[in-house]
Amino acid sequence: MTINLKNVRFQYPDSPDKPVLDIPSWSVAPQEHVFVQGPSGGGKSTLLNLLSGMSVATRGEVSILGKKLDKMSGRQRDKFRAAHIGYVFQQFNLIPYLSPVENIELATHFAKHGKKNETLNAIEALLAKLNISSEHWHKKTIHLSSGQQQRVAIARALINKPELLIADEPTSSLDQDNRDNFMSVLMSLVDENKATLVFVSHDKSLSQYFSRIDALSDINCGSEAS
Ligand SMILES: Nc1ncnc2c1ncn2[C@@H]1O[C@H](COP(=O)(O)OP(=O)(O)OP(=O)(O)O)[C@@H](O)[C@H]1O
Repeated sequence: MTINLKNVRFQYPDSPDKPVLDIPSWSVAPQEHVFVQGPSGGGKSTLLNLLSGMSVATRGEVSILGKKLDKMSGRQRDKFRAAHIGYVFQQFNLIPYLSPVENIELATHFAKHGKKNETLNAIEALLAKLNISSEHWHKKTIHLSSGQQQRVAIARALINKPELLIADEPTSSLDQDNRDNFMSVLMSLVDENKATLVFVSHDKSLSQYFSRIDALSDINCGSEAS
């Protein structure tokens, strides 16, 4: 299994009596594309933070690619994430005064692999595949449209060829056309990379792109969702 959760509970320190997540069991097989749908405030981002090791479960076991994140130190989780997990955030989280190429280079730097020239070639090939024309590659990212920035964010998430790609409401700031484009580019790159995809959104209409749809309320017995 790419993801295996067992008796996972998570609560924020300021509400110790109210778990945001209480998941008896949840797993995702290699190369599955899972859409996790749930209302705002239901705990979707909290779940993704556990899967990527940005947060640690209060209780229970979180295994990703056979490794128990709950047994790792913060530093080990950071290294594991850089090497194996790609993340596309709701608000892109690109550094606005760096260019697309520089933003993506940062991700390769943390994963520490490849020679600089090969890395640059791979970045440029990926940007071209994502239909970002070369005139934008070295401009400050802040000068790109939201659709272009979103595609740079996909490139950054995929440059290290992660086995697991996590996407948190990545289409929320896109119009219908850009949204459809984004979804088809994302799906074809995920397939090409043979990656497992966990995509969360409140927007049920996006479920058409997925073979597996899980309502967060079905997997989570936590107080906010039930
Ligand atoms: N850092 C935090 N400290 C305390 N409570 C938090 C924190 N982050 C989130 N919460 C609470 O945890 C619950 C779940 O939040 P989360 O962001 O995971 O939901 P979500 O489903 O991703 O929502 P949205 O779709 O609006 O992004 C909410 O009630 C929220 O107020």
